[in-house]
Amino acid sequence: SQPGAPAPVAAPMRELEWGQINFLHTTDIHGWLGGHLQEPQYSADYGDYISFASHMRQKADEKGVDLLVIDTGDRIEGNGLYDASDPKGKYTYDIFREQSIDALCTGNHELYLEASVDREHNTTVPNFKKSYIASNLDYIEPETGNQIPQAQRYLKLKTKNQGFNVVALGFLFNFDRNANNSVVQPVEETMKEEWFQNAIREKPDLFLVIGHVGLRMKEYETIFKVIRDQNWYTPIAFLGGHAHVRDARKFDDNAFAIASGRYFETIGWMSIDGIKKKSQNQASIEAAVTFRRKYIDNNLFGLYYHTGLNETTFPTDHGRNVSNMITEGRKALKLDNSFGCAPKDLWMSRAPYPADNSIFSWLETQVLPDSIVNEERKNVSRLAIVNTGAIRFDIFQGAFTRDSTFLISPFVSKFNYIADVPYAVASKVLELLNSGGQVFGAGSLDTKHLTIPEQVAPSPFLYTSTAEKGPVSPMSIFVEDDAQQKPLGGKGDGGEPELIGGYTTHDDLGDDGDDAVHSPIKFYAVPNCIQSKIAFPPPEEGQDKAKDPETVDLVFIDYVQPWIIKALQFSGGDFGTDDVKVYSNNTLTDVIASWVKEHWKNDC
Ligand SMILES: Nc1ccn([C@@H]2O[C@H](COP(=O)(O)O)[C@@H](O)[C@H]2O)c(=O)n1
Repeated sequence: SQPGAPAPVAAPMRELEWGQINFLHTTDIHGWLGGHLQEPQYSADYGDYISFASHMRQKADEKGVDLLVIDTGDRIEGNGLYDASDPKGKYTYDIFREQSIDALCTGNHELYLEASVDREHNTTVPNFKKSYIASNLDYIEPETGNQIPQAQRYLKLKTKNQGFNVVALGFLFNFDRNANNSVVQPVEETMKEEWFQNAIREKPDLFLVIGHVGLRMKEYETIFKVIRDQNWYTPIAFLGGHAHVRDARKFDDNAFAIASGRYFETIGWMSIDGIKKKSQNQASIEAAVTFRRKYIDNNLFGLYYHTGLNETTFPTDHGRNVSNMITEGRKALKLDNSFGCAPKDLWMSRAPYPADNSIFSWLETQVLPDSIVNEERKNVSRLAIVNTGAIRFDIFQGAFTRDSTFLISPFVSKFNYIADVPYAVASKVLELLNSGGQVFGAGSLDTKHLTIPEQVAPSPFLYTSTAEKGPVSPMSIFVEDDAQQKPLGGKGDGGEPELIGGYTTHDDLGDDGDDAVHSPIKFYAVPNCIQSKIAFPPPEEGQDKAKDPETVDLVFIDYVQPWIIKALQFSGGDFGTDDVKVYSNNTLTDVIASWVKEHWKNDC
């Protein structure tokens, strides 16, 4: 782990159950290769993961079984180690390549900007030439304009110890906000391609579908059905991501999926037993396969536990070197430089909204009103709208560093505006964005793309309390376990160590998925967007209520522009993209950093 990272605290543990084929899975790492420096549960770094994978491979060899290491994309954006360098990722690509990965694919974050698409094509793809899979992603070569596959469409591999034949596919969900030098083919179209039709007729012992796809999204359902129609009994293992949650989904007795969280908090573990080896060209044979899963909290206590090693025996030279690369990168980027001191924790979804400890209330009532100003229009009343998905992480009480700014919001979106919008029209926009529905349709303008990833395609378990209260509206609490985060390492009344607050995952296999036994934390749903009213006229003398302005500037973070135009049109405003002008060239990251420097000046 990194210097200064808090030491993990002992927790009651559940064992990893090994099978014939076993997987270590990461997804949505978003640059957090240094681990979490303010959360002991997730404080192991990528060097530790390299040591861990090496020990687990050795264990697999000893047991005569196989271990495959998988990553399902969104490796970039969301941590200073990636975002603070120029060019972005100056350190992270070299660190990431140190892990030996058997199959990996692209996430949507690798595709938002042309520069990231180029870096992925010119760096990560060659770094993982044998294992990178791009079933539905093409790259446009800048020199020729030619559209070429980003990487091989699928992969055939034979496992080292058991000799199983595996056909592996690598998908991205039907993403359409990708930069122009990439082409994402909708999954449904890809499945009509000749190569895909050939791949699903290969008769392997196992299909492995890796993807930057939420387990509850329709894309995985579709892929499952097409493979299963052709192969009645062949086991299919899905490894997914994008939704930032721990989850497991059973498609049928022989097809199973896991998702392994976000931000390198989790190392996913899936094992499969009962796989039958096929003789050549043999069609599917009936199998009784057992899938098991665990969500490993990424900390040294757990990694020692699962390997049976300790502080002295666990780190490999390779792992140590990679930890040093991370330390050097963090130092060069001055990520620990303090901008101020956060007076309290501010939560994305661990607090209700609105609330004093909600990061969205803080933005709405303090940061945006103080910061969203254009000198030329400073006296014009304005509504400033930001989507909740633009905020990526919580703020912890204590030092607020250069790194924190990127953890909270890494995006390069700026602020645009439409001038002099009738208030009667502008005031309807927020509600439309938050209620969604038919105005926007179910395609790329679906308002779910405005909010935090956890809410985009939620598991049914997220909407049901442990008390079986049934589904609740998206604006209600979405996990209702009744316990607050406990102080770390305290003693309970019976002298037992108190459980640490953490994930208590419910999935299609039950509630024993987390490797460490936690006390549950409450999570609350958040709206799609928040809005600040800025420079509104005060009440006239003797009046309790102020009069609404006739017109306002409608200011918004540029990511939400397509939805804003649609909502204005629906509300009776005749506005289009030609009416949009730049309000401020500051990103939300800049806005938050400046506000913190000004208002949280104290040293911690
Ligand atoms: N410029 C951007 C890009 C994305 N978002 C938000 O992120 C969500 C996607 O995040 P994943 O980690 O799940 O890929 C997206 O739905 C937006 O809410 C943004 O705000 N600005």
